[in-house]
Amino acid sequence: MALTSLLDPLNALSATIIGLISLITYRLYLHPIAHIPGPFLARLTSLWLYKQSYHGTEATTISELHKKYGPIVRVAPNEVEIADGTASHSIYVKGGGFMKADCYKNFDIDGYATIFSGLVPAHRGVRAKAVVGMFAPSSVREGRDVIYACVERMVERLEREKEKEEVKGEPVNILNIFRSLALDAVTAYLFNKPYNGIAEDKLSASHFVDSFVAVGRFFYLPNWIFKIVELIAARMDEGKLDVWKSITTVDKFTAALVDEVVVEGHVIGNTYQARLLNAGMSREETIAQCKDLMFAGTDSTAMNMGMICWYLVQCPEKYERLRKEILENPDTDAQSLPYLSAVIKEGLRLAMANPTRLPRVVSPSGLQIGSHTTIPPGTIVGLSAHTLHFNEDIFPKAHEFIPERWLEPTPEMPRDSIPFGLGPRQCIARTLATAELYWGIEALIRKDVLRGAKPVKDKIEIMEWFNSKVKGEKIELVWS
Ligand code: HEM
Repeated sequence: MALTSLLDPLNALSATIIGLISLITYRLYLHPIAHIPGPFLARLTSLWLYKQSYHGTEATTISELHKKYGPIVRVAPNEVEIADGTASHSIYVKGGGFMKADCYKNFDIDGYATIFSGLVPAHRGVRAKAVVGMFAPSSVREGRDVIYACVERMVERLEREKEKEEVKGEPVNILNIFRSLALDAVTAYLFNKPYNGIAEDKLSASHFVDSFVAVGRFFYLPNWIFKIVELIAARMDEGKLDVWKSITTVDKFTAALVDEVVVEGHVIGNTYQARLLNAGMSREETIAQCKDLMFAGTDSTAMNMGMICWYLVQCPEKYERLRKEILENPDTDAQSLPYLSAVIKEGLRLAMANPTRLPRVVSPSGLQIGSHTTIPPGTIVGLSAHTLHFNEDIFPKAHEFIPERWLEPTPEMPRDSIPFGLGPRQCIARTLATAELYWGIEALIRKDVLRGAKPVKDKIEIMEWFNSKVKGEKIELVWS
């Protein structure tokens, strides 16, 4: 009898309406973060955030919302973005920082939680501990020759492309060249096996990298929905054959580099893959962890280098100042040159390789922001490079390329410049990536390859995903 009445369509409809009204009332007025301001739709449903993320407008839209609502904005029923650098220590650093939010699982590779995507500190700790020594400043310095050889090949390639452009008039896509450099440097230094992308006209791993970048458009989806959506998106992708070829090439490369370090059942050498195998990771997981680096180590570095060059060619005075510093100090390590450092810091601030929030889950002790706002445990919180790096109070004329600002920085500038994230889960390869940028830019300027170059576009547009996608996948220069 009771079942019959429940199945009655009218009763089912009434129950649904009552359920919906209760949910709406709860989210708008009774939820533990109902006191935090934000747009009506975002307070009501996560769909608002999913839409911003998918369209690649999340960072800009939320930066605008901060102007309206203040430094703490509710961007989903249970999520908050904070535009206040004083909160960064509590979220990312203190006591090891809050845990990464569940959505990082969407970046798992072949079913494995990677050093990047893993949420549980103990799980990540074993893997990170095995390899972290390779990212220490002293190790990267020791690997300078290996990395510098990649830089030299990149400079030669750019010189050739420049000559070709002067004859044929076809713009040079520096993003493609810098992606090749970044991939070669990571694979040569960490895996002892260069991918040799610089020899390829169009980097064969590019579609592999792009497919990971595109995961960012679905970043916030619950993992089970993400898996379905990704499957459908992959099936519908018109370029799926190219993506498949690229992924297969990378699969073969990573499988070989793992298999090659196992000789008669013994792991040889001290490479990244050997260290993971020695730490007890399976062959399949080690392959996945290597692929993770080939994605993480390619796109962000290349985008930063591309943007730095794009800015420099538009600022002849800054270019000359930088070149003078480099030529006058031939024996000084690039990382000790003050103006070059300023150029790189400013490039990292503006490039927006990772523009959106780095979401974390507030721990059981809660989060206190200033003296007024308490954010309860379980809330997803985060800061974004976009809001912090473009904050006019900390970086006046925030959208302009002004390396000089870093020659005498205020205490707030380094605090609020977070291109590599913060705390124990900040970029594990920060030192390596920074070295690539220093050595790459130094070599390009010393060789004067960029002299006379002009950008094809006066604005580089991006999709603001976790790793931003440059629209058209090109940063182009012309000389003729
Ligand atoms: C300029 C270049 C780079 C930038 C701007 C950059 C940016 C970042 C950011 C923002 C994070 C933190 C993400 C978070 O908190 O959610 C991160 C993490 C990470 N990055 Fe990078 N990255 C760069 C280069 C690299 C390179 C070259 C590699 C590898 C060779 C790499 C590997 C990783 C890994 C494995 C993590 C996860 C660390 C962890 O969670 O423990 N990155 N990166």
